[in-house]
Amino acid sequence: MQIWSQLSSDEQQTLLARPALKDNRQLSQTVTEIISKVRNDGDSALLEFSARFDGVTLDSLALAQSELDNAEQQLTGEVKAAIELAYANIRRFHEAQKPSDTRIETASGVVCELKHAPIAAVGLYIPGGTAPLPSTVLMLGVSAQVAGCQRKVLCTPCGKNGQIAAEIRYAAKLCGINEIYLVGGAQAIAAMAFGTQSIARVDKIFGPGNSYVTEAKQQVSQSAQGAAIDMPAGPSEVLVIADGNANAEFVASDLLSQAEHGSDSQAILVCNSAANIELVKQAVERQLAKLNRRDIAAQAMANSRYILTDSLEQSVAVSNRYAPEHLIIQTENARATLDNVTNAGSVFVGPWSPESAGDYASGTNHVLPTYGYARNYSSLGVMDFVRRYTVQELSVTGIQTIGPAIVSLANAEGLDAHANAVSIRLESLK
Ligand SMILES: NC(=O)c1ccc[n+]([C@@H]2O[C@H](COP(=O)([O-])OP(=O)(O)OC[C@H]3O[C@@H](n4cnc5c(N)ncnc54)[C@H](O)[C@@H]3O)[C@@H](O)[C@H]2O)c1
Ligand SMILES: N[C@H](CO)Cc1c[nH]c[nH+]1
Ligand SMILES: [Zn+2]
Repeated sequence: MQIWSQLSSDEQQTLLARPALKDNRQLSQTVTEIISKVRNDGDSALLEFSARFDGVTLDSLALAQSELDNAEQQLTGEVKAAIELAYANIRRFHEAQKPSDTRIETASGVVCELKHAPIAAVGLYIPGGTAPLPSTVLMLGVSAQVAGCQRKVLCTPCGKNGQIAAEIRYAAKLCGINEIYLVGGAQAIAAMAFGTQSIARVDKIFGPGNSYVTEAKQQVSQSAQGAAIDMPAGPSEVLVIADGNANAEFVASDLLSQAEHGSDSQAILVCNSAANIELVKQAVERQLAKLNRRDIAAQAMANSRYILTDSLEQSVAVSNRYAPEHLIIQTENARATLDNVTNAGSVFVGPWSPESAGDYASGTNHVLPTYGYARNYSSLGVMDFVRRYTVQELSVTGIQTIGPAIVSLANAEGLDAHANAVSIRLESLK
């Protein structure tokens, strides 16, 4: 196995390439057509797409209130308690993120304020094509609840029986979500962005989804009448930095826990010990054979990479270059390694911090930038559900203090109406 530093830059680039996203032109055209039909035909288009793509015939798009009320009784005590524990931890961590307003006097008589207001109407997309994801309801729902968003709309595709899983309904109820629609895919994104007879439009749309959902989010965010979105997303990914002493079984389990999400997921091991890479490979084969979703995980492992470096510093440099959605550090002194990490969506430090902890119950948010966007986007949190705005108030002393500078700057830009709006006030004080 060749060491990273001996590879050509093309070979390095190939090792860190993400799996190709679906053929973009075809996908983009399909999604444009779906959005346009929803804008023209509203609810009837949603029902038609649900029949075509999800194989369900629905009488109503809205979930009845009784379905929210009875969710709790349909859960086992164990699952209910697990949802409640996860909710409490996520809520605790997100309460701590609430921003505070700022008010300062920048010059004598000039007061500037930075204020925050919740985004009024938010749309939460919960994927449901392959498996119901109540954990994603908690991640989006708690953030919106803590931010204080007035209207929280949840869209998710229902199962073939026309039902939404009780776990999803109960998680939604805990988060104070009472507007739920049984619709998924690009059509759900279009409905939330532009509105239909049943679904009033929202201001911003959040949540992960497959390539149709992701493309629809991009398209509606580019339309002047559409909605803002949280972040661009791609298939899930994990990178593990391990050293020669890392527990190979633990490392293998972390690679596979991400690989089981989808065949386009990517799992990467960067390790400065060839012997440990061999042990991890063997552990992956053993554990893979026992998984329910072993076919999906095996396909994802085919996109995956084992990278040998000659030092821990080099391993960190490789990780920073890849900018993973999830970074797991299993090294002798994992805390010290963390200090050198610059690009990652969420970091899991030490052998007892599997990625599953952050996916479900530690309290951090599992909606994270993928596809290298960890370089310039943040993990989802309360701030994404909040709008920042500024306020200023000048007293007589204030306008006298900074007025002459404003007039000079306005004149320098040739904008005499701007200068006049200040001079007229200064003159009135003479
Ligand atoms: N990054 C994260 O935080 C995170 C979390 C959970 C899941 N995920 C990702 O979310 C995705 C979930 O995907 P999913 O498919 O299970 O659920 P989904 O809800 O995203 O998509 C299902 C919908 O896709 C639409 N669809 C299916 N086939 C179609 C076609 N041929 N043409 C047009 N529309 C079609 C249908 O309307 C269906 O309702 C996975 O890629 C997973 O990795 C990401
Ligand atoms: N790992 C996913 C984000 O990439 C989130 C998730 C939901 N359920 C389990 N995992
Ligand atoms: Zn996961």
